[in-house]
Amino acid sequence: MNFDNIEDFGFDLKSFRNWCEYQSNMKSMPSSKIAFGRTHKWFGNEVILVHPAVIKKGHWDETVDRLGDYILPGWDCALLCHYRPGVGMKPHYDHSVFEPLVGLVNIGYATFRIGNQEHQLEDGQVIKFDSSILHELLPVVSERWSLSFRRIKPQFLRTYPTNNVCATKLKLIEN
Ligand SMILES: O=C(O)CCC(=O)C(=O)O
Ligand SMILES: [Fe+2]
Repeated sequence: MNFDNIEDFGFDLKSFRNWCEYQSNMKSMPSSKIAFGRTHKWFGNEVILVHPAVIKKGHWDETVDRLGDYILPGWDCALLCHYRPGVGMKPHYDHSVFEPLVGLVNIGYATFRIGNQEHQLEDGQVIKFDSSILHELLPVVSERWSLSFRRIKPQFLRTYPTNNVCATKLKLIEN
C-alpha cells in the first residue's frame, strides 16, 4: 500500500472537505449489512451491488474527474461515502464486478485494516489497496468521508453498452 496526500496533487484539503460536506443526494444502502448507516453517491458509473451487478450512469463532477485521473487513471466509477461517528464497514471483499485495485481518498480520520495490517489514515491521505484481500473500516470517532475509485472489469462494461460512461465516451469519439 502506498500513501500520498491530495495536497501532493494540488488539491486544497479544506475545499475538498467542503465539497464533501455540501454534496446533496447522498443515498443509504439499507440492505447492506457490512456498511450499515453509511450514505453514498456514485460518480462516473453507478454500480448497484447485487448479483449480477447493475451498471447505470452516475453523477458527473469536475473535481472527481480530475482527482481520479491522478489517483487511478482509467477509473470507471467513484464512490463517495459519508460515515457518521460510530459507523464503519465490517470485514468484506469488494464485489467481483470490480478490478481489485482501489484508489481511495480519506477525509477525516479512520482506522483501516487489510489482511494482517492496520493503518491509521490521516486527513487527505490517498491509499491504494487490493480489495480482493479481506478489509474493514473500524467505526469512526468523528465524521469521515472516503472517495474511492475503481475500474470495472471490461466484460461487465460490455454487458451494458447503452448506459455506461465508457460507451458514452466512445459514442462521442465515433461522432
Ligand atoms: O470507506 C472506506 O475506507 C472503505 C470502503 C470500502 O472498503 C468499500 O466501500 O468497499
Ligand atoms: Fe471494500
